[in-house]
Amino acid sequence: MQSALINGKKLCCSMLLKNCFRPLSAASGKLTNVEINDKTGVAVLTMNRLPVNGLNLDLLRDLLQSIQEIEKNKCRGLILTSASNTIFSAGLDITEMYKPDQERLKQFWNALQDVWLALYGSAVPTAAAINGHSPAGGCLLASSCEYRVMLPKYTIGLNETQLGIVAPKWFMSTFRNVLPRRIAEQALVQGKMFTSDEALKVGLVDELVASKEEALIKCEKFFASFSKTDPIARYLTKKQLRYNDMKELQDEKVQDVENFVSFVNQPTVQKSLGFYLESLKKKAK
Ligand SMILES: CCCCCCCC/C=C\CC(=O)SCCNC(=O)CCNC(=O)[C@H](O)C(C)(C)COP(=O)(O)OP(=O)(O)OC[C@H]1O[C@@H](n2cnc3c(N)ncnc32)[C@H](O)[C@@H]1OP(=O)(O)O
Repeated sequence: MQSALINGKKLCCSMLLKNCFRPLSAASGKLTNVEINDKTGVAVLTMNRLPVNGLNLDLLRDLLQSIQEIEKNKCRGLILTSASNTIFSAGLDITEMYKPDQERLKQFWNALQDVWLALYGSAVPTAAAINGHSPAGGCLLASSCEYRVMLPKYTIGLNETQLGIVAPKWFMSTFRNVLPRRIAEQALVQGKMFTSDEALKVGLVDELVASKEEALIKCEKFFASFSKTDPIARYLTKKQLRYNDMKELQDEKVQDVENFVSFVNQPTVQKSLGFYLESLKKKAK
């Protein structure tokens, strides 16, 4: 059984985590679930679109609603995690981009923009408990948080160039907010997927832990580190540091949707996406 040392006392993790959670019903959609720890005021936002938490329009809308509810409830922290035991999120659901309905494609990208703006700019402190693989859009969500804890033997990264697609500027800014510029540039052009150990070494994640329970406890401890910090001063500092990245997207939101739609509709991009989807399905057989 896992245990943790908190305030000098050795406590069983399940003791810490059980019996003190209540669901935030307004925020629990079909594809996400939000539970608030009554003792700490921390919200755990769990993505629950199994098997791989592919970010489709519905999951993105649920995520946005959950983030907004957590903000409204003035929670002390938001921990983003997954209901799967092996996948944090497989990133964008490629079926939303392959042979797409054009109106839905716009809504899809708009929803992703809104989730990113809400999570990256959240007034509530944010952390990701990365309990599985986290490619592309999954890595974007985790990197938008202020702190990351990962379980071993998984992979994380922005692998877009390997799929024949180009990550938008705001994906890159998010990565550069976490990684030294040279490492971010190399990883982005290679479409590198980091192992958990590599991610820790370069600073893409802050800590590795053996279990999801431990990850949640580490995230709670991260939030507890702000106990002597004024919450408004904390938020305004974060906001200023992230201001340019967010402003760039806010100013170009419509153009960014148009760029995305025109990029995705290119025959060569459709061909790459089709091959990639096929390779994923063959792998599953
Ligand atoms: C100018 C502006 C331009 C903007 C351009 C666009 C920028 C786009 C930005 C971001 C892109 C993305 O996020 S693209 C998504 C990238 N994701 C990946 O490459 C991950 C792919 N998946 C995997 O590597 C693996 O599935 C996994 C490691 C996540 C899980 O492996 P596992 O073995 O556990 O599971 P399976 O591979 O068998 O998958 C199960 C099931 O899920 C389907 N699947 C997996 N990932 C996706 C996905 N991303 N989208 C849709 N479907 C996915 C997989 O095909 C299996 O389906 P079936 O059961 O039906 O076979």
